[in-house]
Amino acid sequence: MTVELKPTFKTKSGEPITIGAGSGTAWKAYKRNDPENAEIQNEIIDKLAYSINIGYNHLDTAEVYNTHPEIAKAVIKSQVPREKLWITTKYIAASPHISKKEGNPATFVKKALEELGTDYIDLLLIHHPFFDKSTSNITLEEAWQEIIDAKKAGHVRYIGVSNFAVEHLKRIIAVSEKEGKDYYPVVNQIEYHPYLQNQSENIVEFSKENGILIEAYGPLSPLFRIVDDDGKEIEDHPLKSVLPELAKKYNKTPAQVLLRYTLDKGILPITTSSKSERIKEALEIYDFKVSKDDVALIDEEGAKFPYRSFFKGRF
Ligand SMILES: NC(=O)C1=CN([C@@H]2O[C@H](COP(=O)(O)OP(=O)(O)OC[C@H]3O[C@@H](n4cnc5c(N)ncnc54)[C@H](OP(=O)(O)O)[C@@H]3O)[C@@H](O)[C@H]2O)C=CC1
Ligand SMILES: O=C1Nc2ccccc2C1=O
Repeated sequence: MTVELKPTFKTKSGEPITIGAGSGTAWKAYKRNDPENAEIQNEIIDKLAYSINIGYNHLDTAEVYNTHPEIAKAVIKSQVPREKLWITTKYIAASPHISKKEGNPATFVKKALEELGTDYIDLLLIHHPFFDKSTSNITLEEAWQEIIDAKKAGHVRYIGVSNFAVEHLKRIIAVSEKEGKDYYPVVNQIEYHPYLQNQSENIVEFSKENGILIEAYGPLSPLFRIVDDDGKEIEDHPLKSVLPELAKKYNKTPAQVLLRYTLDKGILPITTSSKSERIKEALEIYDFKVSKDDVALIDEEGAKFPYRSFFKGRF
């Protein structure tokens, strides 16, 4: 049971894209925290190749994850032709949180193509809109212009953003207006789950009205990421019992209900797991649908407990 997302994206060879297999989160931390892991990691390659071989055609990476080389090797290992896959990567502006960062989008694209072992990127995003004057030598508008130029040069098929609020979208749309219809943002990748139904005010509605597909990162957050300020798990929250009940009703798992709920809202989830059985489970959501009433129930219960995991204090 497929879902028509708006806009709908297809790989170069014409297949609609599946939910995304992420290479951030744990993999990002894994590569960053232990200097020994800075080298190419076979475990990541194996899990990504496995993802491709069981049917994911959509891989999500970013400059800061340091997982481009693993993506490149996973594609080769899978033996699936490049044009049957969709690869998203993200340029990030220098900020006080990043210890080492050089280059603008133009130099990033060149490096990303080499690291990914490909001659095109399907989707290039700006990772976040927080361009800090003290660390970044480029403004948001200048960065977006370079992203547009990368598309003009044929290095990139689609362009978009991540973690953008309405005010940020308006700023880049003003740049796109001078360039024509092919150069508008088509994706906004944001934290999205029942406990965060708008990462910032009105962002889902505004994105949809402007033909921008919302991609959800952290879609499974209600299942395992609900912690207090000390990092201690909060035991009691509204969906704690609702999700297992719905899972029973649909003969699915709570994770599958959450991912399918996301799709049924016209939003494309990106998920990650280091475990093969969970990677497989996450893809088995195309054979059922969460009813309108149950989507409304999850929305209603979720709205009672606003919770944000990423970019706290930024919105
Ligand atoms: N643009 C941005 O700013 C951001 C983008 N991203 C991108 O989105 C991707 C997905 O985001 P992410 O937050 O990982 O999304 P998820 O909500 O899928 O969370 C993934 C985490 O959930 C755990 N998990 C997976 N399946 C289950 C399950 N069935 N039950 C319980 N826990 C489960 C995984 O742990 P385990 O390995 O143990 O299974 C993993 O740590 C990232 O990899 C990255 O590519 C992520 C964050 C920010
Ligand atoms: O994967 C990611 N994990 C993160 C944690 C904080 C900010 C951005 C990200 C990612 O993109």
